Amino acid sequence: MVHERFWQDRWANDQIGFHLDEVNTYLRHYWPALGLAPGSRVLVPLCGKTLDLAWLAAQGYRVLGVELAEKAVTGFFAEQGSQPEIRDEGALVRYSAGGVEILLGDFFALDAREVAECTGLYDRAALIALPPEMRERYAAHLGSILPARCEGLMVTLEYDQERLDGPPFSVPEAEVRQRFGTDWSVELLERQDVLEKNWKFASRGLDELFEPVFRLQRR
Ligand SMILES: C[S@@+](CC[C@H](N)C(=O)[O-])C[C@H]1O[C@@H](n2cnc3c(N)ncnc32)[C@H](O)[C@@H]1O
Repeated sequence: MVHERFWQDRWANDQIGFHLDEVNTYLRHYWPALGLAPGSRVLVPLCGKTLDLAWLAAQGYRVLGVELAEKAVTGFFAEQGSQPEIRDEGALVRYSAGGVEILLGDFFALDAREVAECTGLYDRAALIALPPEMRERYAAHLGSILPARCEGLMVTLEYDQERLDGPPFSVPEAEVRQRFGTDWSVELLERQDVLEKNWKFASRGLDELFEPVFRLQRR
């Protein structure tokens, strides 16, 4: 599968410019206002080895990441200095340690039973990692598996797609609203131009690079 090969190669070759060496600023800033009780389960689709998983666990949440690259999953636990318990569950392999579970495998293999207790959702650079036809599947899949009382944050990017290919793909606010607006109420929390902090994008001729942050609440 071309998509999977692409991401496996990115990880194999350490082309992981999306990975941050610190916890996401928007997560720290906006998550507490969601009012999700500690102990709630939080789904983090396409999680990579983000430190955000560890931050959420440190706030008392039960974190469920999904990621298809084994190197990302083993890398996360190694960097946390923890030894995960590993359980092969068929389509997905469960790694767990210290309040974080990561399911190794395809996000689209995740079923409603697995996320029945997830009342939190955190998507940073997951939707924008996918080409348009997969974004449609992604939104539909989230809508079909997550329970009614779920809410969370989504961090995307918006730039002139004519001047640069993805991933990360540009996903305009209108597309977020169109794809998620039926199942979720969508509130734009902020939309900063972050071009100056992203020299890779600046060096490719973009004039602006917006990073919108949305609050999503299941209807
Ligand atoms: C742009 S990265 C973002 C990672 C993470 N959210 C972060 O903020 O660092 C996208 C990640 O999604 C993973 N991925 C792509 N397609 C996937 C799929 N269908 N199922 C699970 N993981 C996937 C890739 O391997 C990659 O680690």
